Amino acid sequence: TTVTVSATASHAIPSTLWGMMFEDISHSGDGGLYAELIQNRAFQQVAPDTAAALDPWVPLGDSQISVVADSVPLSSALPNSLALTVPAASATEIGFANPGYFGIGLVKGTAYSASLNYRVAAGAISKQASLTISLLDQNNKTLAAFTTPLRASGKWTEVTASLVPSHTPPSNNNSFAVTVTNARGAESQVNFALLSLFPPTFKGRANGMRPDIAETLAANKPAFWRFPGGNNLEGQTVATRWQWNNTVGPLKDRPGRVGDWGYVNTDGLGLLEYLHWCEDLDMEPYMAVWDGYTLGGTNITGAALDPYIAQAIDQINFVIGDPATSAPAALRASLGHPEPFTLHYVEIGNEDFFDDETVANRWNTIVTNLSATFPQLTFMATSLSSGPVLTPTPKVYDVHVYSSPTFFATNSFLYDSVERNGTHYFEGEYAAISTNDSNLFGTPAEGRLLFPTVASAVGEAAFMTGFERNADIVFSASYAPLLGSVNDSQWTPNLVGFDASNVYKSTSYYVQNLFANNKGDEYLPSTLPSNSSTATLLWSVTRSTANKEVIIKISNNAATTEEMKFVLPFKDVSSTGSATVLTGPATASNTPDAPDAIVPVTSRIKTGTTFEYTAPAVSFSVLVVSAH
Ligand SMILES: O=S(=O)(O)O[C@H]1C[C@H](O)[C@@H](O)[C@@H]1CO
Repeated sequence: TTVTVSATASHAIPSTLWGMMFEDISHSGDGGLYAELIQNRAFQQVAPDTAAALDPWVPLGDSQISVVADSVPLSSALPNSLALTVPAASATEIGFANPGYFGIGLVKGTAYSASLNYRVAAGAISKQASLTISLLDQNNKTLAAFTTPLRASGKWTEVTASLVPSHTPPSNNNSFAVTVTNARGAESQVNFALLSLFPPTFKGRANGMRPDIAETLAANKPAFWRFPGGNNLEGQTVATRWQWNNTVGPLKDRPGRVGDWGYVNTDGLGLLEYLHWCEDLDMEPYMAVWDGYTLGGTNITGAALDPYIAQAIDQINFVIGDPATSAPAALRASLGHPEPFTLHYVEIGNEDFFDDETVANRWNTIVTNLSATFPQLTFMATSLSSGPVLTPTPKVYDVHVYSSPTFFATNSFLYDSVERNGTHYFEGEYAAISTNDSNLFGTPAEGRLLFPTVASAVGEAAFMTGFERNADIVFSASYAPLLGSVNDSQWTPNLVGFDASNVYKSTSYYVQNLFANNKGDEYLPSTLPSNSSTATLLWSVTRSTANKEVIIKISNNAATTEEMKFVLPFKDVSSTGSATVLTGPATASNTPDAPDAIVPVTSRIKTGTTFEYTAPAVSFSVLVVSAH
């Protein structure tokens, strides 16, 4: 195959092209990127006096613990506490422990910030009572501990401690323990609320992100961050939708919510944390507002939407409003960020293509109001661009596609035939998730991928060359889902996996990394690949005008090598260039047992105004050659 490259760029590669879609799914937030190490730290959204309410807290020995609706709760947002019974007999040591989110990763010498709140009825226990917070390894050996008197003052008392493990434990099976000693007295109890353990966070942000996951994501230079969902925006009911105002301010004022992926969201990772995260990674937020439709099928239309539109206006004003004229903006200022954050795009709902009867009304009601209030913002539709017709006409549609590696390899020309009518497209969710085109969302036994494979990543790379070729109308694209716990997921495959102390970069992660780190800033047309339903060889050519480099991306989905010849239209072309290649057996993945099975390999290749390159079977190659 001979590829002749044009010297004249057809369009810019937008700086926003590659970014990340995030929602709390498969513990991507609570138990993942959000650095809190204690699972069920505040007994949010649980039924008191049930075993489930305690999960995963366990009593030490024969201690008695239960979750109670506290008669004097720590706050109205956190009505439940953990009650530790203090037996009348002089029990030596009583207490309870938390195993974290499928383990707690601990490292010798690292300072973990522990905190808890307790309350004991005045005078109810002896003055010799003391409280110990400790980190225990899998054999209940103490790695770090902090002891302080336990005061029966009748008032909520906060205890904070910096716990530094004396050595690194042999596994993640560690726990956070709270023990009470010498609490002799009549039968009584100690109530506990909001118990927390944080490692040092990314950039040292309070209430921040887990550094290893954060750095893994930062390495892909994401230009945007779509949040809070995805399904997790919507709620199964109107009452359980994501609400910005429940996710800001002191943690004790955040009630949490029943998330849409089968677990309670603490909402400790809330709107301000997302915005700080966007600033830390130099990303712009693609923020969604709820649009009157729930996963349970409820919809709200017309004037009944007014309170939800008001809430959306407040949400947006929290991000960009003027503290002098907007209470949510003044709240932002009081939380330390008087200046507005960057915001250009607001998404209206998520996948709003399940309720064609009311989507037009809801879009019109909401967007007419929001665009009048915020004329500087662009609103993204999440219904299908093929209909129903929406007014005002959407400037942007968020398009989602989950399919097979073969689909992605043979459909990279999807946008070539889209009418250039001023509409722009955000490919907000895409991934090859199964090898079974007739049952994509099935089980692994039916073809679903547990982890991305070489074939799925190379197929996605083919599809992504189409985004570069059509970047005049595709301004952003993001793989989904971004993050998933390897111990507890509701969706596979995920771009990045993790457990309590490891991060797992998938083959698809490396493809995203290679595209984002070799973007170029303009697209150079070249001989077009075959656009057939059996296409296997796809490529795109961009140029970095600053670096005076030509960047050639090649996705070879065939089981055989492809001999290619490139003809460059530049008079001064380096005689050598770099080739970074991701390849391996088509069904191979990076897994917790083989985390680096498939990694990109960079080598030097011979280049020139014309040069030949052999694309390995099932491979994604990025060739970079100096040329001008
Ligand atoms: O069950 S699905 O609708 O396919 O869920 C998908 C689409 C939705 O936007 C996102 O939350 C999820 C996986 O990323």
